[in-house]
Amino acid sequence: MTTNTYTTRGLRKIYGEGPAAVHALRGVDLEIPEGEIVLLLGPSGSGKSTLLNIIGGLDRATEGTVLFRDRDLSAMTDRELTRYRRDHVGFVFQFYNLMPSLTAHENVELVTEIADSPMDPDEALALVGLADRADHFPAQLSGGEQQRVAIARAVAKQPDVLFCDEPTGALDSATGRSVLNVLKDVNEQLGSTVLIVTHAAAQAAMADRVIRFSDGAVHEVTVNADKLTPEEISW
Ligand SMILES: Nc1ncnc2c1ncn2[C@@H]1O[C@H](COP(=O)(O)OP(=O)(O)OP(=O)(O)O)[C@@H](O)[C@H]1O
Repeated sequence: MTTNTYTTRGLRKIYGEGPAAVHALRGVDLEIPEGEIVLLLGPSGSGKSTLLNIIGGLDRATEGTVLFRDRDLSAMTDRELTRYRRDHVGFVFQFYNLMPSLTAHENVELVTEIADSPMDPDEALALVGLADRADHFPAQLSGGEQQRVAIARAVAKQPDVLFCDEPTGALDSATGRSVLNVLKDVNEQLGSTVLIVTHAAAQAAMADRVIRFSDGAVHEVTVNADKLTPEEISW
């Protein structure tokens, strides 16, 4: 039986109050099965990052529930939510957020020092194809390589879920494809559920499931019977 990594019910998020209130999520019901690559697509402002932040435990919904497996994130204390993030979730952002004064190895090590059962930083860097660049500083690496270090850092704690907000947004499509390949490897080799927010609709072909957002609600969910590899797509 397939279990869900996430199940949301009636999820609403309102930023601000009164006439200035923004309804970012307007009642989202979703299932995200364990071990899938899931793409979130939708126009700017449709609520994708808001959803990612809530199920990633960075923010709270105004109303509704989010289950991580059988645990209700909406009922957790701040301390429990921090622990959930630390133990289960890895984040990759558009602009890498690496520490410029630390080498690739040291950037990854920052995370492995506080994780429960981390990978060796060298193993994480090997997984993203950067074993030979471990002693390089971010400024000595290309954008795609920096993003791969950011992915190594996120996966080094062996997260159950990897959240990627526009991971290829700052990259040309060839470099972006190599980053998507790394995400696919992480999904296959670690079994992590991978959630990717993107504007690049063509990337949908490499996902198991595509969730299209519109105006704070799920507009359409499609399941790909046949996936393409990142090499087979362009955007
Ligand atoms: N902290 C905030 N305070 C007020 N409004 C916010 C805040 N964060 C997001 N919003 C608003 O909520 C709505 C949804 O934003 P969100 O960032 O989730 O959309 P998105 O689909 O991720 O957009 P993009 O593709 O441009 O990143 C937008 O109208 C946005 O302006």
